[in-house]
Amino acid sequence: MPTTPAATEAATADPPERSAVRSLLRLWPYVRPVRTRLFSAAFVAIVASCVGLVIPLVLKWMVDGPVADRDPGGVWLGALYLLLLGLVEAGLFGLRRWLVARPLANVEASMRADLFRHLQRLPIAFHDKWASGQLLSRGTTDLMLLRMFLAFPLTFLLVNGVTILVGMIILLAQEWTLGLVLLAPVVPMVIVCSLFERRYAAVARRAQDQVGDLTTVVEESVLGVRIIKGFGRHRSQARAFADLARTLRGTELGKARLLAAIWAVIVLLPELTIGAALVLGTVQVADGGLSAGTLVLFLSTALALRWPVESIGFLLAMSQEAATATERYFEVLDAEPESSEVAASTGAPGAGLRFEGVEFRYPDAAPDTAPALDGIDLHIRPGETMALVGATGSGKTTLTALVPRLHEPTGGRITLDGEDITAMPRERLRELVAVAFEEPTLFSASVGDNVLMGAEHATADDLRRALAVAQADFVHRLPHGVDTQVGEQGLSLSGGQRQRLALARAVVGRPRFLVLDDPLSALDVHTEALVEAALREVLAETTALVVAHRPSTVLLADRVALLSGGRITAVGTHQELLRDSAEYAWLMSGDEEAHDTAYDEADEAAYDEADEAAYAAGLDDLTYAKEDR
Ligand SMILES: Nc1ncnc2c1ncn2[C@@H]1O[C@H](COP(=O)(O)OP(=O)(O)OP(=O)(O)O)[C@@H](O)[C@H]1O
Repeated sequence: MPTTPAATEAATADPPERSAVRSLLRLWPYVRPVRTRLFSAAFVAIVASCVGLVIPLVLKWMVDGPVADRDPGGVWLGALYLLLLGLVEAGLFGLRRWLVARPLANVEASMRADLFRHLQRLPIAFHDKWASGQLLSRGTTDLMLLRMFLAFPLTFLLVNGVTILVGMIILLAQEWTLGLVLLAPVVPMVIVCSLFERRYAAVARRAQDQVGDLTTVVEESVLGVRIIKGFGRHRSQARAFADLARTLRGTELGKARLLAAIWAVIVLLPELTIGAALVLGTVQVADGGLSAGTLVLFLSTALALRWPVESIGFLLAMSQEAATATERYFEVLDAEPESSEVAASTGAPGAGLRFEGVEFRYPDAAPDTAPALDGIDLHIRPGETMALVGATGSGKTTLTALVPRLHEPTGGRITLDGEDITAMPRERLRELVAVAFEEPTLFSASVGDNVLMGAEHATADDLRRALAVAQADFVHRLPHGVDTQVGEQGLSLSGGQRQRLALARAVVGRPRFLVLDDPLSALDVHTEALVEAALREVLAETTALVVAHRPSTVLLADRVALLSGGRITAVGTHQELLRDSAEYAWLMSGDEEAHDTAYDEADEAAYDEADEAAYAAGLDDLTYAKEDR
């Protein structure tokens, strides 16, 4: 069982060098609607912070004034000023928080909605390449980091910058020599911060990608719990999880080490300069060159600036994480969605479903490999049912996926009633064509909603009819009938039950074209016979392409196309192909010996004889007929 999501590499390989600011500026369209509140909040925070800087000035006034004059009334008045300033500062910070809380929740919600909408519009080729955990972590952890960045570091980098600037101006204005001492560590700190930023950006990216990998493993372990238990793989799965968790822990510790290093520098340098300023200031006070009040102002301002300076480290760290989250978010949003452009219709003769010189190569296939589909020419006449038969890996699923444009052909074209499918709006195409895949996916919704997903305007009668066609009568025995909720992926239903619901979903809208990818594979023979009988009625009204592995499914079709190595090698009735195509006979018999015999030209006559006998015997088992030979 794959434990490391293959897509991670594709999704995260070597993120390009970038500037954190440029990445974060991409958030502007989302921030724009709430800019007034955000700027007001920043302004309020700046005022609150500057109010804090007035406190040392009041202290200076108190020390040089009422304290020096031994005036208790003045001291009480000073204390009252300090209390008021403290209350105003606290009130303003509270107001800031109130101002940003709601708008930022809206920013997060609208970014998440855009991500979800975009994911729905991205082509299948994108989803084939990306691990689901990587997408999930972008929609959860990364968006949470962005909300936190907008709420805190964005404002406080600005607020702290202004506070430090105002504080330094006050200090220089009071006593410029001591002010210069406190300014001394600025240059080394700027150098350290820029080094830190670069290294932290790399490690933050690694950590966030690893969270995505871990999410994928958790998701796979939950969805694949039956396989894991069935094969007793919980130990290896737990090991895979533990390995990834250990790697993530290592990366997080790396982040912590970097943070600790910058924290040490950012705390140590200002402390040293405050100590030096204290010694110098005390000497100056002793010499009578400086008043005691000015020294108190100096020290209390320097202490008030400690937090704005010290917080720079983690504010930068949070900003880097937010820049990484922004990058990861836009990696998905920048992916090209399915084109909604409609090509000019060239019109084509002939109704029904037609493949003309269709070629398809998977985007991630190696360039030296043959295309998955090559030169497909196939015409399914109106009202006709064509079975598509081929060995495993011959391209059947790929071919069926081209009709609803889950993939775009890399060559040739497909027409529905003469109209090029690329010339149709997707909504119309999906109205015309309904699909049911081999792996029936049900959503966490009621049975009825799952089926009605197949057609926008279907009624309760359509639902009843579709359930009857798909022989899904078991629905009426569920606790709440069609209103019964089915779990994620319909896990509470059996494989056959899920397949029948997927079939009902395909037929509920009475589509003009029906594409079924082996939709009966999980049914027992009795149910299969019942579904086939009902399907026959549906197929009579539509033009259908049905992938079939079993003779009983093939018999639903008017004609059969044989797909071999990505090419159509034979088209005809079941009987014709049994007679003319050795590969087809082998596929229908499922017998190795028949295969060898089929390719043995010397035995061709006997083989034909066996075919006919098998067909006459109801195609149940060609081998028996051959043994009787
Ligand atoms: N997403 C993909 N990227 C690259 N190659 C792919 C992808 N999906 C399928 N293929 C390749 O394309 C070829 C055709 O695959 P496809 O699933 O269409 O076969 P199939 O005939 O439906 O097989 P089966 O009967 O087993 O379902 C195979 O060689 C397969 O490995």
